[in-house]
Amino acid sequence: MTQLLSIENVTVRFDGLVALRDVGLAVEAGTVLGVIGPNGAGKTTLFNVVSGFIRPETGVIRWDGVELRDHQPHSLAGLGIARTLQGLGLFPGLTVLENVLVGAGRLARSGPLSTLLGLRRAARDEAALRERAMATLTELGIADVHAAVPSSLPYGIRKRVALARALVGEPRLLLLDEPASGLAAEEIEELGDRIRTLAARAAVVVVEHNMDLVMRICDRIVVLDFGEVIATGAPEEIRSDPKVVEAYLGVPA
Ligand SMILES: Nc1ncnc2c1ncn2[C@@H]1O[C@H](COP(=O)(O)OP(=O)(O)OP(=O)(O)O)[C@@H](O)[C@H]1O
Repeated sequence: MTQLLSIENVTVRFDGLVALRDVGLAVEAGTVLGVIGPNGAGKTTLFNVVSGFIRPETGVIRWDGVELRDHQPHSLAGLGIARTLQGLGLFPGLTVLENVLVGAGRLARSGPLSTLLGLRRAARDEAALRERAMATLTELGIADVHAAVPSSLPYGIRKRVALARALVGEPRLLLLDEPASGLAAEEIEELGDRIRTLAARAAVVVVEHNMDLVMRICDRIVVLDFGEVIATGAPEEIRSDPKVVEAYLGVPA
């Protein structure tokens, strides 16, 4: 198995508070890794480290075997990493299709840049991108709403738009921050199937509070508590780990 992303000894401190202490994990191609833990355990901070929003005080992040030193959020797509946010982060003034095109990072070409690049080439690029964006929307079953603005759509559909935006760049690693939050039971069921399907072409790291979903879709799970990894393993190992039970219930198992 190829280790696509690995993190070793990552420590992040906010003033006095240690948000991550000596954290390590690895994600292999073709797999789904779950990151769970009580509120404030450091899950979002971990995503922010991988995304280049936060520089850790210590530690190494390796992408495809190469150490990432000064990566920035805007260089993620180029690396082949995409992320969905806890909030949806959709642009309210853009249509669904335009929001997805922003994910492809090339919408600017239809602006003044197209004049510089040569109108014909830009038009060709634009057409190809639109086709890719529409194909992604079709895959997620929401092509029919491509011309709508997000605010006119139910929350579950908007979440799919956010996922389409992350997928359109054909990432090799997908970071999903609470993908099930706000969804109805049958939507969560469908989401689980979709994530499993996606894992065939992109490794997935998912931060999620819905334990049923996590247990169902993850190959491995990392449990954080107060910024430390207290357990790593397959779902059945995690489920019966006394340290994990204690972290969640607050009493020794
Ligand atoms: N920018 C920041 N400045 C100061 N403290 C922060 C900052 N970001 C996070 N923290 C703190 O770091 C700790 C870890 O937060 P983080 O958001 O990563 O946890 P989490 O596991 O994602 O929580 P949740 O499940 O509630 O989203 C918390 O104590 C939080 O208050």
